[in-house]
Amino acid sequence: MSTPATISAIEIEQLRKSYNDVTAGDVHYIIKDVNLVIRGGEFFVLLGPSGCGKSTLLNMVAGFISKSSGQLKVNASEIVKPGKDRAMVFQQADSSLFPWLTVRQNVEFGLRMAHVPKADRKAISDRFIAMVGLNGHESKFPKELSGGMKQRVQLARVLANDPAILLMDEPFGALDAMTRRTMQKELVNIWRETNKTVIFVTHDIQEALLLGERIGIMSVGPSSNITDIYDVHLPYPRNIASEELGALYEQIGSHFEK
Ligand SMILES: Nc1ncnc2c1ncn2[C@@H]1O[C@H](COP(=O)(O)OP(=O)(O)OP(=O)(O)O)[C@@H](O)[C@H]1O
Repeated sequence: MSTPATISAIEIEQLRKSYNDVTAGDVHYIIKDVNLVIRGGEFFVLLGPSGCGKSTLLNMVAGFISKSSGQLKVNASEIVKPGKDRAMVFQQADSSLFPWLTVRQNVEFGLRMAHVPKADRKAISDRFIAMVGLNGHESKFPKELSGGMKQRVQLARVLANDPAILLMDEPFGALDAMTRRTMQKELVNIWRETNKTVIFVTHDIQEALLLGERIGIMSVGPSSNITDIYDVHLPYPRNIASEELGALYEQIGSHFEK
């Protein structure tokens, strides 16, 4: 069973963000004049050095913070606040899971809030708990889970709410290398099965190459923007040791050499 594809494109035009008063004289922009169009169903990776403004951009798309100027649209509507069409997966699952709820209750939380009937909730949580490989752990509490398992619960919970757009802010950054690799593979499978639009933030070039259909390079801040976009026309699952990815790794890496 696959979720019907929801075509949801994101359009960003001349987007700027400053945390100081833009009407004052000496404005310090975190990001400046970002232009980007993301197609519905696309897996887009935002790659850039620490502090360049990746999370700031993602948080604006989520509707968590406001822009200073420019255009920011989802499905042709200006983004002014968070919406059910967009959901964020954070780096630290701990801060997003409810410790007093079991895995299943955490996954079903949004569905309960939306008054989805119990039998439907169960069917949906069964599907996504299985999808993220947590069968048999439904009754456990977050404190009984490893970091990777908690991150899976967070992902299952977001997927259960069926947003068209997944916003992922270094979701695997805190995981060990092996768990991270598994999660990357599973995310690609889930994305292909559910047809979600994904914006995935990372500062890891390898991760970007394993995941992205396109990779947007953000420049060092302040006044950061997307300076280059790479199309990665390679099938999944990708082999990081392949010649093509090796060449792209070198090319992309050269953007960050001082
Ligand atoms: N609320 C805020 N007020 C003022 N400055 C902020 C605020 N939030 C972020 N910044 C600044 O904006 C810049 C970009 O931060 P952001 O978290 O978006 O970067 P990032 O690329 O996601 O970094 P990292 O990869 O380290 O998470 C940084 O210089 C940060 O200090």
